[in-house]
Amino acid sequence: MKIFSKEQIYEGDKLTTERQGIHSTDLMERAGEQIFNWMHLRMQGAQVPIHVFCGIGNNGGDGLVLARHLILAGYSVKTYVVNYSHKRSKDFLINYDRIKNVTKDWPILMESEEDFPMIAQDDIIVDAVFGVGLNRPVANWVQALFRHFKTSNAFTLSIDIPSGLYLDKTPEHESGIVNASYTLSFTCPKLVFFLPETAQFTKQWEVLDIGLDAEFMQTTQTDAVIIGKYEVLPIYKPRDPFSHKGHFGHCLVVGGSYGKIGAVILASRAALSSGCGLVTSYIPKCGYTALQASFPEAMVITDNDENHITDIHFEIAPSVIAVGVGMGTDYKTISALENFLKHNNTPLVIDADGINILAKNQSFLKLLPKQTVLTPHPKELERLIGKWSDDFDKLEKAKAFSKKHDVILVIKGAHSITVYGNMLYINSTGNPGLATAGSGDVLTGIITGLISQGYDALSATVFGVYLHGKSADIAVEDYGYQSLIASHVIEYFGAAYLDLFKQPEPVEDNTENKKES
Ligand SMILES: NC(=O)C1=CN([C@@H]2O[C@H](COP(=O)(O)OP(=O)(O)OC[C@H]3O[C@@H](n4cnc5c(N)ncnc54)[C@H](O)[C@@H]3O)[C@@H](O)[C@H]2O)[C@@H](O)CC1
Ligand SMILES: Nc1ncnc2c1ncn2[C@@H]1O[C@H](COP(=O)(O)OP(=O)(O)O)[C@@H](O)[C@H]1O
Ligand SMILES: [K+]
Repeated sequence: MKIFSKEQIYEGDKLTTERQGIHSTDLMERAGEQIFNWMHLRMQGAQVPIHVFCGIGNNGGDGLVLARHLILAGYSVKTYVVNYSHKRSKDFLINYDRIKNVTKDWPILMESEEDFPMIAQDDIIVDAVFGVGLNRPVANWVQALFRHFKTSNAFTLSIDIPSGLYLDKTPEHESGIVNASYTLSFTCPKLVFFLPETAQFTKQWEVLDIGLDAEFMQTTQTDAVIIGKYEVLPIYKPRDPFSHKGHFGHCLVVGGSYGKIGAVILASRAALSSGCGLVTSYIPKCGYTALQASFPEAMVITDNDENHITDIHFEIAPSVIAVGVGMGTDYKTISALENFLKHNNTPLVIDADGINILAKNQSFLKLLPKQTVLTPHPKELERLIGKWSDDFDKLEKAKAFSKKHDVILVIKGAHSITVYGNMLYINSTGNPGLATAGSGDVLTGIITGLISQGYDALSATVFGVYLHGKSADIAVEDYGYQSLIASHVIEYFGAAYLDLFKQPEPVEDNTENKKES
């Protein structure tokens, strides 16, 4: 699913009105009506007080349309105009007149904190104050209004986006943002729903289809995409009945140190379970018995050193090499990695201490093959690209790093984001059960295993991140968030693959995203 930029959203609205021969007010009518249908379906006429707070732009216009439909359907509605500016939009004014025609209870004009109404906990707040047009800090009294919403504890339904959130930057003050219980967003989800600093402002969200021009929706290229089942299905490579293990490549997993051999076991098992033909683990001598005993399918090469990787040297010809899990940053390991990179031409996936070594020795970056995959968690990312001022700055820095070194970066976390050049691939699977030791090692293994089967590095990364999260989503049904461990994620890869071909996802224009509250 595409995430359109602010400019693209406005362009889409404009093109739609031209191509469908309708007025922008008609589009606003559709938007407001869609929200009304959503509420009416759930409320079935219940006489719960509904407070509709409208700004003075088109988001406020949507609110006025909604309020009109609610009044006509007999709901108990109070409408307010949050008068933060006198520059009303044309369609707002048209709908301001229309609502006056259906009720004597005209919208209440609010200009300061003295105008705030009482809101009971069981009431409903509709937040139509700011939409995607927010472009400067919210006035203090309007911020106070948003805090008033929050202290009421009433269910808060935001239209399009929680008011106070920008589309393209992190807001200045947390207290100046509506805390939505639910957001009904038009046309596409907004990037801020997925970023750690701003995702918290809506507990759940859903996209409503307001019938924008189909050609615009299909042909417009966006630089951010949400990766769900429909995005990964075309990537999937079916197996030829006559295939043999030689078709699916040979993964080499280099890593481990005394006390951290498990990381290599997890990554190697994950690579094989994701479908590669052969796996060899390259570890310090101390891990030999543990690896062979716990994972008989793997071949093992040991370093001459007992406890560390000191010389990455092998006689095999792997299709792809994963480096770094559990490896440590001993000076002998750093030197081994440098020597290895100087001679290596095989595709690489680098994680954990491999990333930490690159971060401290940035000259090594020049030695990486094109489209090397790096899978940092936030702390590793910071070591690699430096500190960022907010999530948007982080993404810009990650894009610049990816372009400069021609690497694919996976920014791990909830909604892991794969960054390649200017593109962002935002993952839709995964859950807090993955916040457990070793789950990153498993991800390294699966991406490596996919590259070995012939997926290009970017497809392998996007698909691997998806399958890793999906596997955890299925496994969590059996284990719960607390008891899920990294090994379970490997055990459920099979279910994640099978899931690709069952249970259709909700359709694009009606996607619901639920978080655990
Ligand atoms: N064609 C339409 O009428 C459609 C309108 N839609 C709605 O339109 C919204 C966008 O509407 P607008 O572009 O009018 O913008 P908003 O309604 O988000 O913002 C209102 C106005 O306030 C001004 N403003 C921004 N920040 C401010 C601040 N801090 N203090 C005071 N004023 C500020 C802006 O210049 C803008 O004109 C979408 O979010 C969506 O809800 C959608 O329904 C799609 C169709
Ligand atoms: N709250 C969460 N929701 C979804 N995925 C998560 C969450 N927390 C962690 N993950 C995923 O789990 C993995 C953790 O990786 P990492 O921090 O490297 O773990 P480790 O070093 O223990 O292997 C990443 O793929 C990350 O995206
Ligand atoms: K809003």
